[in-house]
Amino acid sequence: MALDPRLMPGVASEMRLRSSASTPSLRSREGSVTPMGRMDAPGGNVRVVVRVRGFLPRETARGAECLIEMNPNNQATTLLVPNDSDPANSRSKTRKIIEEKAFTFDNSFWSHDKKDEHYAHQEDVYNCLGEEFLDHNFEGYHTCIFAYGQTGSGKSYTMMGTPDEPGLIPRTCEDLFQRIEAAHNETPNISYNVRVSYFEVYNEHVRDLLVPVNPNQPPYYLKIRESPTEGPYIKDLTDAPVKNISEIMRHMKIGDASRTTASTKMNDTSSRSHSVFTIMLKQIHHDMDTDETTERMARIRLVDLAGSERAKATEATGARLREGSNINKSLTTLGRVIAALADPKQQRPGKRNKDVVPYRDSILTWLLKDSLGGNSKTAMIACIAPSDYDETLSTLRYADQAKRIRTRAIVNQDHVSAAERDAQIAAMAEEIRVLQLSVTDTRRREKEGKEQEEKLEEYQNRVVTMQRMMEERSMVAEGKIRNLQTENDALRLHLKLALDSLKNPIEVRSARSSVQGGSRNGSMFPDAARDVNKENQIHDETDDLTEVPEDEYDDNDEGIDVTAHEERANEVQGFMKELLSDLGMFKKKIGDDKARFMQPLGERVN
Ligand SMILES: Nc1ncnc2c1ncn2[C@@H]1O[C@H](COP(=O)(O)OP(=O)(O)OP(=O)(O)O)[C@@H](O)[C@H]1O
Repeated sequence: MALDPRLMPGVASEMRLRSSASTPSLRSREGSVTPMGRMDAPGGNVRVVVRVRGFLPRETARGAECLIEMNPNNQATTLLVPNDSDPANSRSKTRKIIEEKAFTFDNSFWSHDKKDEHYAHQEDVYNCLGEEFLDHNFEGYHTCIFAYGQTGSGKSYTMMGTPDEPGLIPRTCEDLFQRIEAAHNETPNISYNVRVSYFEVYNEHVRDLLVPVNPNQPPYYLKIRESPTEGPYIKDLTDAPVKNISEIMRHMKIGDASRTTASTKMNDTSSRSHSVFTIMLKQIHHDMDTDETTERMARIRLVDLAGSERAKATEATGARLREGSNINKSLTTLGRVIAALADPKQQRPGKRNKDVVPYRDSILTWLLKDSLGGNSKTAMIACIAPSDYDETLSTLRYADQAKRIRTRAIVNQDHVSAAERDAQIAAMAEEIRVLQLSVTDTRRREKEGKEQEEKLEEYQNRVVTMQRMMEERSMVAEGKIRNLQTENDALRLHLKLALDSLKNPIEVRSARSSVQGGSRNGSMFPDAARDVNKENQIHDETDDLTEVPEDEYDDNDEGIDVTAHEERANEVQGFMKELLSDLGMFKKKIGDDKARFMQPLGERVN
């Protein structure tokens, strides 16, 4: 069956070729592409075009002059030296050398003066660039078109445009579905699958523009992941299937309305973020004669970068200033990536030091890695304002450098025979079965896990209660121990005193002998005898341990009855020994209790 060469060119001739792509993915990848894919797709340079816009009312008001000249024959763009009258260019006057600069690009779009016969309308830009890139997509190439330039230079106008003057994005969508519809009539054995996503990078965060914003909730940012085969990608980004032009336009409008914009001095509706609109086009051709399937996959990336800006010119403060600084930071990284990729050393085959390209230094360059230096046909639209020497020179230099970047675009295509397809389907079915089993298993374990969790919680609560009880009990026990120790100390002291008094008894003399032997201590010390009596009296009253019976005193004895006292002392000592041994046992018991109460809770529970 004949195919429209614009739709799947080369399909018929490539039918005999086989892909080395591994199952289950049907897509060709770097290193596993068909030989024809390589032959069809030699590396190409980044296509660079420049577009100058007309004067804005504020520029007309200040009497700005146009500093741009474009030659429609050789596509040269010249930046002229400004005159002294325009205050916007006063800064450039401080430069040492200010001179005319000429650059040549793939296209120079003159959109400055509508009356000019060479004026480039939105349609012209699309016809010259967008249409050709869409051709590449149908051939199976990934493409990327990004608009770069200072704030207010016409990037959003070029990419999105206005309802009356639609830009590259709506025109690409429209053309895509027109071609698909035409193909349906011409070649019904090709089916098309189109999906769309739209995100913005704002302040180094990724936001899904196809998810409606809830004003009562903080913005939801997405995470970036990297797959070994697909490179960096955004996790959970909406990837909406679209069937016709109205569906894709609806998504485009929803996303566009969600973009972060603000009014600045340089632009009433300035994009404060980098936006990336992506269309994934999949073409599946099935040959009824050979029972072979050919799949082509193309990614169409359309990027509207936020504009570079000078804080002084925009007079931004607060949040605007922070946005501006983040915008400039990521654009500076983009500049460094472009510079690294444009470096001739980078192009050398077999170059080992590939990671010198600082893709990872900003979210934007990280996500556009493949488009900037990998598997993609890429174009840069450098948008310039007509009367800003410094900013325009910077943009043109950026663009000039980008011209030297070579990408390695390949046709993303796979051929699958009936047998291979059956094998792939069987492999996928098996994979799904294994996945289902694992999901069921995970669910079961999750359920069990929940029950276990509840049990554990209950156990933990019980442990805490037990712990508290133990602590209370050990506090009580400590109090008891302290009391017993005090009692013990008192008893020891008492015992010591008692033993001392037994071992060193106080001499007691009878009144009689005192009087008879008055010469010894009596008459000369009449108070002493009185004191001794008094002391004896106290002994009688207070200390029965030292009590000495009256009959133990001998009339003839001048001192105490030592034998009786010794017996008595031995008796008391025996009693005290018993008491001490009891106390020892008691102390040991308390010690054991204390050790038990003070033991760590875990040991006690186990
Ligand atoms: N080629 C053009 N023809 C007519 N008007 C244009 C053209 N280019 C830009 N404009 C107008 O200039 C103004 C600024 O353009 P635009 O918003 O596209 O700038 P920008 O580069 O996207 O700015 P920012 O980076 O701040 O978002 C808009 O009012 C837009 O309509």
